[in-house]
Amino acid sequence: MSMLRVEDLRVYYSTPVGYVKAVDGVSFEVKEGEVFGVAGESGCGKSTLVHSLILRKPPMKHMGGKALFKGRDLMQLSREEARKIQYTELSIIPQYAMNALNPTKKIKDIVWDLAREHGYTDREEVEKLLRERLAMVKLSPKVADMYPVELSGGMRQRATMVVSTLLNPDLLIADEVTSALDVTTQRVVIELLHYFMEEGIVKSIIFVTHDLALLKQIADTVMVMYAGKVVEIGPMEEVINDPAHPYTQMLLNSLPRMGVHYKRQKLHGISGYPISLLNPPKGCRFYTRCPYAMDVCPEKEPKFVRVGEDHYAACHMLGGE
Ligand SMILES: Nc1ncnc2c1ncn2[C@@H]1O[C@H](COP(=O)(O)OP(=O)(O)OP(=O)(O)O)[C@@H](O)[C@H]1O
Repeated sequence: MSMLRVEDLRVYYSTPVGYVKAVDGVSFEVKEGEVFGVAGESGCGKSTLVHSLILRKPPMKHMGGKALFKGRDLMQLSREEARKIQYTELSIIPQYAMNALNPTKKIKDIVWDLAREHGYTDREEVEKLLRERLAMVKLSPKVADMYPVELSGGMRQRATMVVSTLLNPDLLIADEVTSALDVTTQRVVIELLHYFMEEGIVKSIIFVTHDLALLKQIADTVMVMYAGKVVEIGPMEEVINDPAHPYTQMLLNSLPRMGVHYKRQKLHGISGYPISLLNPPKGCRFYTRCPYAMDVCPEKEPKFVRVGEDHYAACHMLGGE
């Protein structure tokens, strides 16, 4: 069953020198029960994509396309409607989760404000739920009476995850939630997300990261973005084991592997820089860095080609019309 279907979504930033085309014709579907990974280098539009689903503020502008969430187009919701479904149906754990909580309020007051805004009237009941959830993420119930600044970074991260999921959102969006964390804390966060799914607290997760190795541990499906476009999408295992797009191949080759001596063997980064999203080329956006670029690449945008079951990539090398 479909949880979210995004169709040809375009989200730009309006700047004095023109539009930054951060999300430019993106389509995908997140199914109920899956962890959907969004990967790509910094600046490719991952955050813009997920934030545009709920928190559009100028200079971010919806320029076209739909985002059908449980049948409703998120792009057409009023501020009021969007606020209503946030936390109860769709929730975002922000990129800087450790600092996302209001520092002037106790955790239990943050949670009560949020619950009240969504129609809850019994404070006792909400605080009981908070204590249960704190226990789930291995935090003491005393945390409810503490201010965010009294918590360590890892604890604050977990508290933010509790707050974001307290009202059982169907779709949870985790935007680079692990990037500022050490490996051990990263594992805790991944385990917690799995746990939220298993317990039925959330039904689907969109997990955004630049770290493909980490994504492998959690995602069922992966969508790889480059310069505002999707270049490849498919089952996680298959994309990792048999990447079809040169960009995905290079991203994977740039990951350090266990047991390889990098003093002797060079780690292959991706040379060059992403193109400007103010004036992207009309053809493939990766052609300036692609080792296989052909004459057609700067001229014509590649279409998606099916390379496996539910696995698609957009590259002229793969044929297509
Ligand atoms: N407020 C803004 N005004 C203009 N351009 C912006 C704004 N915010 C982001 N951008 C641009 O939009 C593009 C996409 O940025 P976005 O943050 O979505 O990428 P990202 O893949 O999430 O990267 P990161 O992980 O570093 O946040 C980038 O070129 C960025 O410079």
